[in-house]
Amino acid sequence: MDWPPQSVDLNPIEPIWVRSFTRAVIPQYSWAFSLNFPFPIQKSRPEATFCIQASFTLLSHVGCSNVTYLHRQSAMDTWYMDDSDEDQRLPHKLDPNQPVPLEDLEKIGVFYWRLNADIYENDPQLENIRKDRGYSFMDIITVHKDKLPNYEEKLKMFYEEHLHLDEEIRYILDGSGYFDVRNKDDRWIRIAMSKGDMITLPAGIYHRFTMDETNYAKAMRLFVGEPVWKAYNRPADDLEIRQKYLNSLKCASVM
Ligand SMILES: CSCCC(=O)/C(O)=C/O
Ligand SMILES: [Fe+2]
Ligand code: NI
Repeated sequence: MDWPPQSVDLNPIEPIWVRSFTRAVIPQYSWAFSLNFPFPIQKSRPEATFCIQASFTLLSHVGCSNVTYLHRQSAMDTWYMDDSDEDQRLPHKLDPNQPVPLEDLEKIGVFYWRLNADIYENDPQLENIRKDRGYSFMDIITVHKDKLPNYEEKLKMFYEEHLHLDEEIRYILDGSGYFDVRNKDDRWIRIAMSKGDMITLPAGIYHRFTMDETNYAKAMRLFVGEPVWKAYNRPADDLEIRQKYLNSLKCASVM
């Protein structure tokens, strides 16, 4: 089967059928189908065609594998941020705290794994993820004032709200930090990342990164093919990738 498929004939498709078919024939995609196609696909819902295409686009960015998804866990700490201008390195939780479930992050295309960072140099689980999702490039960045050239300047860049034309994949090998992502309603969600946390942010999502109060993070950066680090600061709404990303979200809202 081509991935993503070029066309999908909606007429005979019912959701139960879609799920049974994918479980039987392409089981590695059934989880994704369950997530993305819980709504009845009917002839009377023309938006479904568009949604299916958008979902395939999103899924082809995030990848799908029964091997890698087996290792997803819901341990990551995430919450809606307050609006205060205090030090960005503080947690910025609301009072009372409003945690964000992992499923809500998945709905905006953010995916997470928990790995054993002590064995990252020879970790079969990491190898599976890399092979499965085509992460051919890998390097390591240490974000610390004594290790990273132009440290202050880089921190400013990381914290400027931006998007990329490709997926951003980071695996924290040591230390910790916060990734902030915008949800569908443009609210900031803060994702606390520490040793062993791996995350992918979809192309086109507005996000930023900041150190936390430990001021130290060592991270693996992964990429499909030659890395492109270029960041497009907000506003970047005219970029095609932004529109594609927004379309993939609209899909979730008609489900
Ligand atoms: C811990 S990795 C540093 C942050 C980064 O690389 C990035 O691209 C943020 O958007
Ligand atoms: Fe980035
Ligand atoms: Ni980024």
